[in-house]
Order: sequence, then C-alpha cells, then structure tokens
Amino acid sequence: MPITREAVLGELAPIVLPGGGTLGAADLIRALVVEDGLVRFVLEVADAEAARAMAPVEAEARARLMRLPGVEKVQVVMTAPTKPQAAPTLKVGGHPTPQAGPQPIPGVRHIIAVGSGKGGVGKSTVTSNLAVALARAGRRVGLLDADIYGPSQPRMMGISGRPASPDGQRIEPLHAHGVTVMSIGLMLKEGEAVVWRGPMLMGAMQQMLQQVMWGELDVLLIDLPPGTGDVQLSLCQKAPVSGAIIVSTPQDVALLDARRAIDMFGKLKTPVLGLVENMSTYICPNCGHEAHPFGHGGVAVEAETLGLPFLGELPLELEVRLGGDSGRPVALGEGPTSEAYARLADRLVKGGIA
Ligand SMILES: Nc1ncnc2c1ncn2[C@@H]1O[C@H](COP(=O)(O)OP(=O)(O)OP(=O)(O)O)[C@@H](O)[C@H]1O
Repeated sequence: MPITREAVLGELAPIVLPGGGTLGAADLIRALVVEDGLVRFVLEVADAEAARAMAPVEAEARARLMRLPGVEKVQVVMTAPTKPQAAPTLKVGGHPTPQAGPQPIPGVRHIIAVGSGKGGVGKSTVTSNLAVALARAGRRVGLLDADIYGPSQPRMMGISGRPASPDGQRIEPLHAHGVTVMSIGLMLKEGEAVVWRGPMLMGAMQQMLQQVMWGELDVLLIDLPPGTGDVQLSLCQKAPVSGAIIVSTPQDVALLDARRAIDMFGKLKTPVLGLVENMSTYICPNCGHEAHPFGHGGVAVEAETLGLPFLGELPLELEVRLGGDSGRPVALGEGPTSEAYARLADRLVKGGIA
C-alpha cells in the first residue's frame, strides 16, 4: 500500500518536543514530500541552538517513519527561518506575506495550471505551444514558468536576461511570440531553488503572481513542476485557478503518476479541465508512416474512466524538440502539430476558459 502524507503526519504529530508540546501542535513540519519509498521534510527551528535541542526529535521522527510499511528512506533537514527583510526587495523566495485565501490577479481573467504526474512528459513543451496557439487565436496570454526545479520556458520561448523592476517592488515580465512571459528561472542563480523550503516556495509563487505586472490577460498559463508538491499547493491556495490540464504520455507508468496529480488537484478543489496525450503518434518525416512508440490512446481511455474530458493528442515530432531548443515553439508554424495545438486552444476558448 502506498504511504500517504496523512500516515506520515499522523506518525510525526505526537512526538514530544524538548520544551514541551508536540511536533504536530507546534506546526514545524515544512515541505513534506512522500514519493515512492522516500519521505522527506524540513523541520523549521528558531536557530542553531534550537536545532541542537531538536536532535532527539529528529531521531525519533526517523525511527518512527522507518517503521511504517513501505518507507525505505527518510530525509530530514533542519532550518531556521530567514529574518524578515527591512525594505521591500526583489529577492525571490522569501516567506509569504499573510493572505486570506486565493487572491485574484488584477487584469487576469483565467488562470490555467499545466501539470503532469512525472517529469519529461512534455509539460513545458505543451505549455509554451499552447500559449503561442492561444496568442495566434487572438487571446491575450501570459505564461508563468513555475517549474522551480527545472525552469525551461526561457529556452523554449527564446527569452533571457533578468526582468526589470522600475520601483524595486513590481517585476516587468518579458514578451515573446505574442505571449507575456515570466520565469522563476530568470530571477534565480543556477541551483538556488533546489534548496528552497515550503514557505520560501510559497513566497516566490506569491511574488510571481502578485508582483509581476501581467497587464490585461485573457488567460495566464502556469507551467508547474512535475508531480505533487509545495508549488502546486501554494498556487491553488494563493490564486483562483480556473482549472488544471494534465499532460501525460501514453505509457502506463506515466498514467499512474498522472492519476496522483489529478487526485491532488481534486483535494485542492481545483477542477481538472482535462487530459492531454503528448508524444502520441509518430509520423516518419521521410515516408509518412504512422507509428506509436509509446502506445496510443491510453490517455483517452484513462480520461473516460475518470470521467474527465480528453483534450487531444499531440504528435511526437522532431520539429517539436528542435523548436523548443531554439526558442521558437512549433505552434508558431504550420503542420499537423501546430494544427493540433490550434484545436486545443480553440477548445479552451470555446469552453470559455481562455
Ligand atoms: N511531442 C513531442 N515531440 C518531440 N519531442 C518532444 C515532444 N514533447 C516534448 N518533447 C521533448 O521532450 C523533452 C522533455 O520535454 P519537456 O521539458 O517539455 O518536459 P516536462 O514534462 O516539462 O519535463 P520537466 O517537468 O522534467 O521539465 C524536451 O526535449 C522536449 O523538446
């Protein structure tokens, strides 16, 4: 049986702290990730001295979790919260400011999150191409790259450079192919985000949503990190997300992961708009032969089983990768893939969500 977050939290909550009280009541667990046999989380402590005092708590947490069936590895990191900055700063990733529930982004009509159960299924490719297809259909489109662990939109959309901030508070997004673009990758030094904890991710998401000057947009697409984690949670808590699109390849394993992602959006009360099958049909550029290297139709069947809309199939095509690597999404041109994206865009527009 897979380990659940609830089981992990249930195991950790009763552990007694050195100064009295319990771990659960003190709310010190951050960035909990439960993935296959691995459980990792951050214990937030006041300072180095508190961290030393917490060593037995950490040991007990490890021991308790290792006794849970299915747990193979436990990673615990203790960190002290960063001190609040005195002046407004453009530093991305500070603690979030208190916010009472999801807050609309002024000027932005719809927010669509693009997620996937696992990495490498083409989520970023789909997001950039869909953004371009929507812009070609006359929509005012924004694209936020929130894939904190592997931001790829600067490369895929062909943008670079640090965004300007005229007043030190608001951030000016960049523009490419008719789309307003912001990537968390443009604000960070390489490798920086990898060490971020839950609250810092929340702060960064809040900044990207509220401090970027998005202007008037019909739709803002958000390229999420793969899987289910703190960024997804922050986004759905901080912004009124109209819905989520789940990208998957036809392979079963990807589908299993996709199901987890769908489940998470359900728990976060974010409607799943539908499933997209990427890397579906392969059309040989030389002879025109159609093949299905990863199987075919699995995502449509899964969508039906789950009672979710199937939004379309996107071919596996060399041009897609070349377009992504050169900063010119294939949806800018003509051909079967571009047409498939135009159909997907049209569906969203006709559905009144883009
Ligand atoms: N339909 C496609 N045809 C050919 N290549 C594709 C297709 N979709 C994606 N790719 C290529 O597959 C690789 C992974 O795609 P991408 O980065 O979009 O995946 P991802 O799901 O966003 O991954 P991650 O979340 O790990 O960043 C890229 O090199 C991309 O160009």
